[in-house]
Amino acid sequence: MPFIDFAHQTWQPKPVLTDECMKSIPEPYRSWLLDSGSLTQRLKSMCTRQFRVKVLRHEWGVPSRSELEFLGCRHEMASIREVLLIVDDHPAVFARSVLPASSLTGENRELLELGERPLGEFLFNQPSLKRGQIEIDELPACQFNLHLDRPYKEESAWGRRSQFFLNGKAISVCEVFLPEYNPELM
Ligand SMILES: C=C(O[C@@H]1C=C(C(=O)O)C=C[C@H]1O)C(=O)O
Repeated sequence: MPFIDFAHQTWQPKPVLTDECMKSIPEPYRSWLLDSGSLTQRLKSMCTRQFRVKVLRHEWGVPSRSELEFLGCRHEMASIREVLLIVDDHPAVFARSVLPASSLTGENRELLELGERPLGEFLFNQPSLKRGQIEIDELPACQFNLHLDRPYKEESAWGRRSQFFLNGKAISVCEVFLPEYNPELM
């Protein structure tokens, strides 16, 4: 069972990344999923025409139990943001970010006003930003079909879930590379 099953909101914690786990991730995804920098910046560097964020939803909701555990939060509401990162008209990444209410204080409240501005452009300009735990897994790509023009069938997608700490407050960012987009071949 992958750690991400958006259709059923069942998220399974993954073991801490071991060398063996990392070796099992196929290239080119390994290099991208283990990159500690901004995914937005790296995707933009691959663009020949346009990079854009398609916001699918950004609203208050109840995170899954696994998300709350990953964030070290008790039961609380969060601002949940789901987007597609579109590279030269290709949906490249599905991302789901969970911003717990208790983390949205002070300057962090700017996260509520992102609109189509990439989350990474805000995060990686914050001096206080720290990365925490990361989980990586392979999961069925078909669970993203409702957001896409072309349906995936049996294809799998590689994704990661990252903890970020902004002014000491935790948020989680889950990013899944959609099989249609191979960052090294586009
Ligand atoms: C965290 C980053 O922000 C990216 C942009 C996102 C958004 O706009 O919602 C979500 C996940 C990321 O792929 C990043 O660029 O590394």
